[in-house]
This record gives sequence, C-alpha cells and structure tokens, in this order.
Amino acid sequence: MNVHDTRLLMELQSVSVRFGINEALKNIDLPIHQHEICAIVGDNGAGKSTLVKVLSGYMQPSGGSIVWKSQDVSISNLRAANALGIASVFQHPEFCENLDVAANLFLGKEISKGRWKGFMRDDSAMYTRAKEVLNELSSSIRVASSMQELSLGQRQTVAIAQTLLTSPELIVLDEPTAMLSVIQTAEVLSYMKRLREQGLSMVFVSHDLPDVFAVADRVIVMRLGRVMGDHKVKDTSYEEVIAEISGVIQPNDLTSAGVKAARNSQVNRLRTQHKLIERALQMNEEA
Ligand SMILES: Nc1ncnc2c1ncn2[C@@H]1O[C@H](COP(=O)(O)OP(=O)(O)OP(=O)(O)O)[C@@H](O)[C@H]1O
Repeated sequence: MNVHDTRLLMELQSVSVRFGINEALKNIDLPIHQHEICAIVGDNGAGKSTLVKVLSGYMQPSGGSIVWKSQDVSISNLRAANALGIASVFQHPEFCENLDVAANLFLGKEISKGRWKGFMRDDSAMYTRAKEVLNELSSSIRVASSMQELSLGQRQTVAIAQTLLTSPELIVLDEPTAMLSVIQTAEVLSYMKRLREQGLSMVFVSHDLPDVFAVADRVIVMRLGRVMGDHKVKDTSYEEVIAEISGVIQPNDLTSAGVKAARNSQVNRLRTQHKLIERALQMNEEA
C-alpha cells in the first residue's frame, strides 16, 4: 500500500525529542500531504503531544530535520509556524472571558482603521470578518456573545476559527474533541471535513478511534516514541490499529476476546458518529 500518493506539504525526517534521558520521539519520519486529514493515535505517553508540539513550532526537535514545501526549515516558535502557514489548537484553549467572541477571535491581531492605523480598532470590520469565519464552521455562534455563554464545543469552534484568520495551509489540533459531547464532537468533525474539502490539511491527535475512522484519511499509530503504523483509513481496520497501539505482535492475539470486544464497541460508536456527522453537515447546509 502506498499512502504517499498526494503532494507533500510537510515532512519530518528522523526527528527525535529528548527530555534528559527520556526519548519522547525516536527518529520519526512523517510525511504530511496536501488536502489530507491525518490522525495521530497511541496510548498514553506514546509521544503524540510531543509530535504535535514539534509540528506546531511550540517545541524544537533535539535531532532530525523538518521540510516544509520542499524547503528545510527550522520552526522556532508559533509565530514562525504561522508565517509558514501552520496554525495550531492546543488542548483547553484559553480566552478572555469578559470579551465577546469577535474580540477573542482577533485578540492581538485587531484590525485598525483611519489615519491613525494601529491605534483605532475597526470593530465593524472585525465583526464582519468574524461572522464570515464563524459561518464557515458553525451557524450557532453569534459574534457578539460573551465567551461565558458558549458551550465547550462552541469554544473549540472559536479556537479553530482563530486559526482560520491566519489563512493556514495546515492546522494542527491536539485532541479537538476531548471533553465534547457526542453532538458537539459530530459538529467539529463535520467542519473538519468541510475544511479539508476547501483544500486545508489537518493533523489531529485523538484517543477516539470512531472519530478517527469517521473523519481521517490517514492514521499514524505511535507507540513508545516511534511510528508503528502509517495507514490509509480505508485500507486498515480497528483490529490492526488497536493491535499496533497496544503492541500486540502475535497474529493469534489479534483475535483475542479483549481486542474483539474493543473492536465491537468502537464499531458501534463509529456508526453513531457517521450518522451525527451527516446530520451536522445537513443542518449547516440548511442554515
Ligand atoms: N516536558 C516534559 N518533560 C519531561 N518529559 C516529558 C515532557 N513532555 C513529555 N514528556 C515525556 O515524553 C513522553 C511522551 O509524552 P507525550 O505527552 O508526548 O505523550 P502522549 O502520547 O501525548 O500522551 P497522553 O496521551 O497521555 O497525552 C512521555 O514519557 C512523557 O512523560
């Protein structure tokens, strides 16, 4: 199977990250393609968060190289990542609770107007742009709402909308659906699909295989700081991914009762997830 059949956007080559004697990432080779949703899965401590921190410029690797659109790059911080076209949403995004949604979207990137550009905030331009960006994701958030009124799912949507303001080509998301309800999760997954259709690439970490199988094109399985599997979602199975996550190496173990039970529960949740995503997409089209 060749999973590398679309154009390369970014590539990690033999990337390692060490914390003292602990090697969190060990010689990671990871191509990321254009117009692709790539999920990173793995058990606790597998190195998923460290990997997304490297992709997003939040952390620099101890070794190896990063290639962005065929150029070797060093991504020294989040701002440098933004300048390349990489935006990130970390777990538990923080906001100014006393400001409204539009003000939070533009925090630190306010649009100014008039002769004294840089001093006078252009609220009207910010509201218009905020509406446009939010409408791409969800019809249920009003730009004048205070952040305190928003549900967890809506806050996640605002965090993702913030990234769109920088017109990224790659969005890196660390567990975007953690803590969300089933309906909120379906909404987030549905607009991830829409953003991919608009040409964006996304890399997201997830502990939830139904989310991964519902939305991702590709799944990377990590274990103990290494990439154990790199599959097109349509060509793999729960059994294969669960086996790689858990380090099962004997073929007979793949049919063990534990793996079968895990598979069955994930399959049932995947069916529900597909239905909910379809409904969320339909509701957004009708709105
Ligand atoms: N700042 C740090 N200092 C020291 N060790 C760290 C640091 N961050 C991560 N590690 C270690 O690196 C390894 C990978 O951690 P990481 O958080 O990337 O895993 P993960 O797959 O995201 O796990 P989880 O699903 O629990 O968030 C772990 O052994 C962890 O203890």
